[in-house]
Amino acid sequence: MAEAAICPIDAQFSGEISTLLSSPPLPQVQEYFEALVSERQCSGIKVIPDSEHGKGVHSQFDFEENDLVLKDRMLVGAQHSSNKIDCLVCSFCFQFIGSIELQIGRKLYLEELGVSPFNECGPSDQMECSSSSEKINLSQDIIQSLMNGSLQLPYSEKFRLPSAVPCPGGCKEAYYCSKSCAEADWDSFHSLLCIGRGSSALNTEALLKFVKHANETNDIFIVAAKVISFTVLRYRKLKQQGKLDTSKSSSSCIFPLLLEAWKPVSMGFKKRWWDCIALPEDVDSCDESEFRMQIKDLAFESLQLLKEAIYDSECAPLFSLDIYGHIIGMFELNNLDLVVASPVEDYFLYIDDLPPSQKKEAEKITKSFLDALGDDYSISCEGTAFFPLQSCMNHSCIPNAKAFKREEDRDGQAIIVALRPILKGEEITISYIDEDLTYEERQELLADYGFTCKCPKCIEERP
Ligand SMILES: C[S@@+](CC[C@H](N)C(=O)[O-])C[C@H]1O[C@@H](n2cnc3c(N)ncnc32)[C@H](O)[C@@H]1O
Repeated sequence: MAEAAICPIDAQFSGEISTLLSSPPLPQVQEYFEALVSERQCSGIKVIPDSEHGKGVHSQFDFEENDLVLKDRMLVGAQHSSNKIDCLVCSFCFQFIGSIELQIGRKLYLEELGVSPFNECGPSDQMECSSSSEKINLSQDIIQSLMNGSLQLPYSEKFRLPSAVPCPGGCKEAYYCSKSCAEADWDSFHSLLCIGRGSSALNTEALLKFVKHANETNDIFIVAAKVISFTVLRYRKLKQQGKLDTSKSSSSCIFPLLLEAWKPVSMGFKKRWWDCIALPEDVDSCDESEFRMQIKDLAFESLQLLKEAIYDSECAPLFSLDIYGHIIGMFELNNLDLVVASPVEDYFLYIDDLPPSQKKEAEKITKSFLDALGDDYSISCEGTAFFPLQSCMNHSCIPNAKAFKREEDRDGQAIIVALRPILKGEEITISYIDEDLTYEERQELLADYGFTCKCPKCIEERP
């Protein structure tokens, strides 16, 4: 436990770290969110700072019930490691890729191999995975023919998916729906976190150790690493564009550039992870401080592995425990899930809805696959993401909006719809918790977010 107390970067760069963690000036916040709202083309909302709840989202015109209030692109996100066995999605926009056959074949193949999340296979290296398998239901040949495209399932052409584009760095871990997503991910995050030949990481062996540690402990570290990679890469781009003031000494001209690169992350509400993480039910309150120290040690352990893999001395403050803890805390407090529904579920529902004679014919082929998949046939893509606009929404136990994916929302964007008519100027709120719980249960859950709810429902139900 003594380890976490000693993080030399925290001591050496304490001034820079506190600047990075302080709230950006109000005009900068306003300018940033105005630009974001215009980029997202969601002119119906405005982010307004208020003294009571910090920032909040307010309506700019009247919304009807079920109206789309906001469609928000993530700043950074990742699929859960354990979910990677179930679905193959674009590593940048998170839509499903390949084909219905590949999605089904890959899942059955990996399940049969008993592959753990720490040892995944993409579409093209499946043949190279050593097979120790015992068959469960279907023969290897049938599963292989699904994956290599020689077996086409009936009606699957109605559910076409984009072909899987491999990572340009050659890692066989990340796949994309298009060349443009591959390039965008490479430029924004992946070039520094890729374990392939083209990686610009310092040490890909260390990177593998970092990922293994995250998979075995908490995959929130992977999203935190993406935030750091995003900032380092932005810093390098700004430097390349010549935005360095060469008339100043090197450290004083580097830091403003790092601050600029960090700007999108600086806008997120955050606290240190070990201070804001909810106490698990099986931890006694008298052991709370011990638990929080263990969480801090775990973050420290992960950070050391990441540092070995991608450290950049010009961005040193980013590799402090304080910054790492705040980045993870940002995900903890914003609680923003990444969910994309599976087209495999749609496919089997389509087969089930066919007229009886066509259904009988199709099921001669599809039934064995559905049986082999079992209850897991409809697993969605799931992960964690930070959505900059959605994360400005405050909570209410009687919210006027909610996060809701519609039929057409098949990628990693966040969708907020109105639950009832919202008048121009009203604050738009969502519920962070199950609002049907009792007053006491709600307050207990909201305490993890660091506030006591004073919405009209809580005021009315307060004992
Ligand atoms: C996801 S952020 C919401 C945006 C935040 N207000 C900001 O300034 O960025 C969650 C945090 O906002 C504050 N918050 C949200 N809803 C609140 C409410 N109903 N009452 C008081 N504080 C609230 C809490 O500090 C909470 O941890």
